[in-house]
Amino acid sequence: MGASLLRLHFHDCFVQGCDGSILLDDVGSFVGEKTAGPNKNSVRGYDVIDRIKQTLEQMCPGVVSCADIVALAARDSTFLLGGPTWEVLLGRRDSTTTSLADANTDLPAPTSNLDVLISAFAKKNLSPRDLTALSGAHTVGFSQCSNFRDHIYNDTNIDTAFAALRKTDCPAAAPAGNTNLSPLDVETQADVFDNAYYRNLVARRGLLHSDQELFNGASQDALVRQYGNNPALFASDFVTAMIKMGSISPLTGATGEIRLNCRVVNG
Ligand code: HEM
Ligand SMILES: [Ca+2]
Ligand SMILES: [Ca+2]
Repeated sequence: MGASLLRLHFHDCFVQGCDGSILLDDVGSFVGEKTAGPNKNSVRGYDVIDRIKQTLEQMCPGVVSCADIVALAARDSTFLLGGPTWEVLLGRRDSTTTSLADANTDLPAPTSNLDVLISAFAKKNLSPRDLTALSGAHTVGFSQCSNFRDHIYNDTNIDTAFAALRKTDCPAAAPAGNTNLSPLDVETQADVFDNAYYRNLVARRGLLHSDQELFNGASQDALVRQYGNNPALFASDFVTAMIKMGSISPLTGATGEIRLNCRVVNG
């Protein structure tokens, strides 16, 4: 669940900023972001956020936004999985709107090439270095076969033994095995937050096409090697980038609201 909560913060911040927009349910004519391609049948953890919110509303009603809860849960998840910690800037307020269209355009696809990834992050004022550091989040969690099938069957920039291993859980012909899960980090599995992700990339054992794009004979290769060799450098750049990502377009002052229920705007 820690991995899922970390991802939830990313998918919130890249759509309208870190404003809890991803948490809003589709109700009547209200359309949320949960059915967007990158979110549907993939993002989870909404129930965990609900439970944190319920406890907070009992202890301190109307004060802590859903967007801040997601930011704190991402930080605490990273730490509990063995990663670094940091001080989370607080005071984000919650949106009263969502954008399904932005969720479909602004969240990068696993089929993206490096130039597409760099521009998707640049659109959020995040640098190529931030992209490479934040992608280290793929040291934890899983991916469904449908998101990496093309990479293991059709790409050439992949270790053949690794491709063969992943093919055992991800049959060539869709839709067979589409929802089968494999760990994003083959070296240290799914529940240890470390820098093994980058050594995997150097060994051409990135699970997603987009992962391997960071080590593909281009601009990020040297940084990937450095992060793989220097866990302290990765930890410090990851923290810097998470704070930057967590600061995308916050609603402050009189904008937005403090939602009472993270799934619906206040009545
Ligand atoms: C660089 C562009 C990125 C792409 C293309 C991408 C794509 C993906 C995909 C396709 C999955 C698997 C989803 C599934 O199969 O259901 C995934 C999982 C994950 N992503 Fe990313 N991601 C990116 C960046 C990030 C960033 C910046 C973070 C956080 C800082 C992040 C955190 C995670 C985590 C933790 C998981 C595992 C989730 C779980 O096990 O529930 N990703 N990502
Ligand atoms: Ca958002
Ligand atoms: Ca790991």
